[in-house]
Amino acid sequence: MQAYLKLDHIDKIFTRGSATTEVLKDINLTIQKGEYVSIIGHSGCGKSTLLNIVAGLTGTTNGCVLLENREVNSPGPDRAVVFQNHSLLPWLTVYENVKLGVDKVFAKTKSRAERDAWVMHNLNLVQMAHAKDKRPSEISGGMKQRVGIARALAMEPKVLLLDEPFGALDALTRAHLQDSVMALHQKLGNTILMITHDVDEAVLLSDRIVMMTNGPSARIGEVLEVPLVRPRKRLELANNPGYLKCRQRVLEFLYERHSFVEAA
Ligand SMILES: Nc1ncnc2c1ncn2[C@@H]1O[C@H](COP(=O)(O)OP(=O)(O)OP(=O)(O)O)[C@@H](O)[C@H]1O
Repeated sequence: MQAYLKLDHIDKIFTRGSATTEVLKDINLTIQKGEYVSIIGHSGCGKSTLLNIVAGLTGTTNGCVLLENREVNSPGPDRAVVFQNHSLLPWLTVYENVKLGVDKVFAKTKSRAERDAWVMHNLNLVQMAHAKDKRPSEISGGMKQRVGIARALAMEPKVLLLDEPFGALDALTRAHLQDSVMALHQKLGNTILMITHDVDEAVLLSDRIVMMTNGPSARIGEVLEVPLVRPRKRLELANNPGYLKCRQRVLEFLYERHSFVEAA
């Protein structure tokens, strides 16, 4: 498989004083350009730590992340992150929040008019152009996530990193936004690495699902291919045998082979 993004023998140990915790152990994963890969695992197994390592926000203890064969170990616009709770600046408008990133990345390569058009293009992609002059406090949670996605897409990242992007939303908004992200992936062909707790979300959106064992020293336990044709329609998939088989496989992994035991 051609490696676009490669996680190469990654270990992560956190140290506080004399206490050490090995969170991740020998994580190896190769992601192709345009692939949608989800990481699923029980709470605390190290999913966010892994995403933060890819984002360059956390260092590895051993191993490295390679993007197009180049090691990346600090944050960069080639890996844009969308977090569970939007991270929009409250004093800026929707337009200005997206513009901030665009100005940073394209200051030298796009004119002011081109940057303006690019901001609006990305707000249009997520159906938020109508709210361009609103501030984050004036729009709903789902709308904030849309703006966060527009801001990330506008930086034209090589990889889009989604850390439970729908986790804080109600079920209906969540479904709408999942459909939007699927449509954007279909249209733009982004390479996406997403963390989720939600089995249905993982199966609906992903080309592959990476299942992590419980921590400490979490590893990749299994990687499941999701061979469902795109575009995918949630209602049609509800009774699709292929969909149900993938769902069952992930549930078995999480609840039989690696069931979660809450620490006392
Ligand atoms: N900066 C840190 N220092 C020490 N330990 C940390 C640090 N960050 C995370 N951890 C520990 O690493 C482990 C994995 O945390 P992480 O947030 O990556 O898990 P997760 O799978 O994303 O959890 P959740 O699904 O609940 O968000 C936890 O035990 C956590 O306490």
